Amino acid sequence: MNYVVETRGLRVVRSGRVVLDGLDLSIGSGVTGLLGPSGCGKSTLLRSIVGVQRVAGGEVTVLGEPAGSRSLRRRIGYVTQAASVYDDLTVAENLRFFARVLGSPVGEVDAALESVDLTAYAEAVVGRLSGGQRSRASLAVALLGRPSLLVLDEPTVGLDPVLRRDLWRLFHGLADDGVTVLVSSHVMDEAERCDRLLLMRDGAVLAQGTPAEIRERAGTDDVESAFLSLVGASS
Ligand SMILES: Nc1ncnc2c1ncn2[C@@H]1O[C@H](COP(=O)(O)OP(=O)(O)OP(=O)(O)O)[C@@H](O)[C@H]1O
Repeated sequence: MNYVVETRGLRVVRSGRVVLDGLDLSIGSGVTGLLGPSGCGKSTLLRSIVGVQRVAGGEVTVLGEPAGSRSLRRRIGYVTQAASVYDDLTVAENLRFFARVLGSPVGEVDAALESVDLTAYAEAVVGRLSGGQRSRASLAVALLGRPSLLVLDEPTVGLDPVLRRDLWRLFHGLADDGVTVLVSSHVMDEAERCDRLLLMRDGAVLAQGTPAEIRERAGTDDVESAFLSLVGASS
């Protein structure tokens, strides 16, 4: 199988502290959830994949190239936990601005708006949007340039259940169109929404596989119990 992302022995040290310690993982197409408690290293791993994290050792390969390669820049969409859109501009103005910065054809603005279902809010000022609409506006920016890999750091934090459900539908819609989606979350009840999971703890991968495989391996009825059982087995 051709993986979209592979890490071998990935080691990251931040402020003298080992955050990722020899991480081996493989991520294929579809929607992959990166789950684990706060502080376990999810954002650091995502940063390493996107190529903005200094790594102390090991290899990260994305779409066949070393992470951080110039050729990958346009092929990866990245949404951090901080909002990446300007509050005082409309949704469309934000998208036109970023399209110009990225050198994307202006036609992609409409396509991105449509993908995140914000066409009706194109002329709304971002500062007056709801949290979920603002998240979708950030996502639309990441979709400019039609990335092959979309990396989303806790995109559903603080959203109500309906908005979370809508966002997950959107992720699967993008995956159906061939985009590989990697989403981090510390909310275990989002696990069942993913095609595949990477469960992390303390800078290491506890388990990877489909939710069903992970439940079966741990002999539990849900992924949260599987996580706790795997933590117990490893400590
Ligand atoms: N800028 C930084 N400098 C030094 N250490 C950092 C920095 N950012 C994070 N860390 C440390 O790295 C570890 C992993 O942090 P990271 O943000 O990757 O975790 P996370 O799993 O994404 O957490 P959360 O779910 O809370 O976002 C933590 O112990 C954190 O204190």
